[in-house]
Amino acid sequence: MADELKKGLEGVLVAESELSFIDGDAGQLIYRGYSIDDLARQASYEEVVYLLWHGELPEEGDLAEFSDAMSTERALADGMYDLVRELADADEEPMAAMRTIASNLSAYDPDRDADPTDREANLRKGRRLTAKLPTALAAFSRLREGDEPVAPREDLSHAANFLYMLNDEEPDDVLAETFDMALVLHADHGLNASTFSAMVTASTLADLHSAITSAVGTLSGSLHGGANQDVMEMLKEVDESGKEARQWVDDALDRGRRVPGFGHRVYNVKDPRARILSEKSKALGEAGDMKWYDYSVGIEEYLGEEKGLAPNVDFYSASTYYQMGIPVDIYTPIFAVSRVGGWVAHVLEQYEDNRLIRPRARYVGDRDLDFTPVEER
Ligand SMILES: CC(=O)SCCNC(=O)CCNC(=O)[C@H](O)C(C)(C)COP(=O)(O)OP(=O)(O)OC[C@H]1O[C@@H](n2cnc3c(N)ncnc32)[C@H](O)[C@@H]1OP(=O)(O)O
Ligand SMILES: O=C([O-])CC(=O)C(=O)O
Repeated sequence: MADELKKGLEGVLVAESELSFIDGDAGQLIYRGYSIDDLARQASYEEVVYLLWHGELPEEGDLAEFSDAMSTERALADGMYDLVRELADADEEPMAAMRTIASNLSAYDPDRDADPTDREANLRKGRRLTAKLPTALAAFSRLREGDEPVAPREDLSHAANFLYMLNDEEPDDVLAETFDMALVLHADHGLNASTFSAMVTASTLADLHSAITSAVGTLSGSLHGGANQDVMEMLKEVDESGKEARQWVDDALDRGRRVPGFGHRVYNVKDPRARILSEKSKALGEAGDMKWYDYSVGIEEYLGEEKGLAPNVDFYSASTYYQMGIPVDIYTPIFAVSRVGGWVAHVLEQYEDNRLIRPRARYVGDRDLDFTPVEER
């Protein structure tokens, strides 16, 4: 048993967690006991972050206090703006910029010298990271386009303020609610790869900023959060090809392509988050142009019938964000802006019951080779 190899750690239990539960056969996701459907439709992102960090839904006063405390942390230090400007001038890839930003926020954090496992200090650090990452992302995105950053507003919700900082325009209710729902849907998801990397980092008793920086790097890959950008690029390819979506995806599979936004390590059916996001994508299409939703449905139907593959969260977030006018290459950074809430919650759990995470590999290399000095090789 001890020598059984589980490539990709599939199905391996490595921790106990009270944060999120996924039933991959039923297509069910819950955060701390509450179904994702209820949370997505009725709770704000701030409420969900409170739930994840504190273990229960906030009462009205608690929520107001928590939201206020987070909104007062939105502004960035001048040094952070300089860094963001430098990254934009260097045309840094957005997720690489996010990784650098997450790391650098530590330099300005008043709790940076606290014991790494100090829960109260970590809640404050987590609040600052969650509040400031959207500000930095919006500034980065604008600076790349030659526009100046827009200062955060404390009177707007987390979701509405991000769209305001991105576009220099207050979003309407539909946009703000859609974005808030997307943030709720992306906030946590068990021991996904980026969360696990945050836990591995925390398990060495490295600090929260190190754990979050690891997580951002891990989220960026195309098998994980990076897939949402790939989905939109695929939908644009479909559009430009002039082919039916079904035909396009059939040809792509023939060429050996993996279809971004499909398949999942845990779900054997449609991801419940994709179900909710597809409704949003459709509603935005009905108010504008249905083609992005229609291409998506065509691909979903084809892959379901021919390959038994179902969409994951990244599939319908792409057409939703596109129809909201969000630049395609910040879709994955937006995932990080939401998931930071979940990463912080898992790191807090890890510190509370820590043991160094250190699996092992089966050695399949050579043994007992004779060493030859370099000049004789
Ligand atoms: C937020 C998130 O991270 S959600 C996931 C986002 N990532 C993506 O959407 C990228 C596309 N999807 C994938 O690459 C995979 O489904 C993953 C990485 C998500 C899951 O990977 P795993 O659990 O390791 O499954 P694995 O890669 O072994 O795939 C199992 C089988 O399904 C096939 N398959 C899985 N996903 C896809 C896909 N998107 N397109 C085509 N075939 C696929 C594989 O080719 C494989 O078939 P085989 O056994 O005949 O070789
Ligand atoms: O759980 C996973 O492996 C990937 C995922 O859907 C997420 O992180 O939201």
